[in-house]
Amino acid sequence: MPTSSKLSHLKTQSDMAHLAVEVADAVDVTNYAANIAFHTKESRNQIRKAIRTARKSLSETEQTQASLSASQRMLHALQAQNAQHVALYLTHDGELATPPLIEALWQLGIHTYLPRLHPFNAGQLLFLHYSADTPMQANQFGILEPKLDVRAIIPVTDLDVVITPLVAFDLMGNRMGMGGGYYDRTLANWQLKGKPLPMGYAHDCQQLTSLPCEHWDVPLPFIITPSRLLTF
Ligand SMILES: Nc1nc2c(c(=O)[nH]1)N(C=O)[C@@H](CNc1ccc(C(=O)N[C@@H](CCC(=O)O)C(=O)O)cc1)CN2
Ligand SMILES: Nc1ncnc2c1ncn2[C@@H]1O[C@H](COP(=O)(O)OP(=O)(O)OP(=O)(O)O)[C@@H](O)[C@H]1O
Repeated sequence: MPTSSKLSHLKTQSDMAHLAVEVADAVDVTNYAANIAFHTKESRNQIRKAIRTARKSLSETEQTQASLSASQRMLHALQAQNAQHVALYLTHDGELATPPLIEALWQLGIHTYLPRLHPFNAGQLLFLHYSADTPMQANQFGILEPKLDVRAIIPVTDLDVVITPLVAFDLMGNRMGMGGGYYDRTLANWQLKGKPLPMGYAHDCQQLTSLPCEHWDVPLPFIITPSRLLTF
């Protein structure tokens, strides 16, 4: 074999060796990333389970007291924002109860809206006006939501505030929900317009020092609990 061809053969072998190392590294990195993703998902699910149990174990008296205290604090915060169109949620699975807040908002003439699962776009929410006589139905999770009525739909960017349910939050304003990504999708672009302002609403026992986060998680600028207003 002529020298040049030998060299080119050697060069190819060396390239192959480098390529092999690179491929192995890439596979390792992929496995490593997959492992981290798996462990993050597992630890997020464990946190969800523990906190859902903790909030469900509050007594009825504690739940009532908590919802009254939190609603006062939330009302002040909403009035400070001059919020006129406010989305909130109907209590599910031990979440901080919203009835006292809803009643107070109705008394003040502030428009209230509830989420409903989008009929066609999986993972998306629609927000519909909510009053005492809104026809309601249970969704696939057993949560009451307004029946679909196109006249009652409000575009998300017309809402002033979205009071978000959550499972856990941390001391940096990170939020973890039920795991559907509904609020993350709804709020993904809120900072572009500055609207709607997301405000977390939760029991004090839902607070952790630090949560494992994902890039799609939308941090909350405000979180209100029965004992505190946290701003970030
Ligand atoms: N009150 C309230 N309304 C809300 C929400 C919420 O967190 N709270 N959502 C916030 O996104 C949306 C609904 N998302 C939800 C996602 C999962 C489950 C849930 O219970 N999952 C069960 C599994 C049920 C199943 O797979 O069929 C579970 O995790 O045990 C509930 C609501 C819209 N409405
Ligand atoms: N902006 C987004 N666009 C597309 N997919 C998203 C977005 N945000 C979240 N998801 C997807 O939703 C799934 C659930 O996300 P995650 O576990 O963070 O939900 P969650 O915050 O607990 O739920 P929720 O927001 O409904 O309360 C993830 O698989 C994620 O990829």
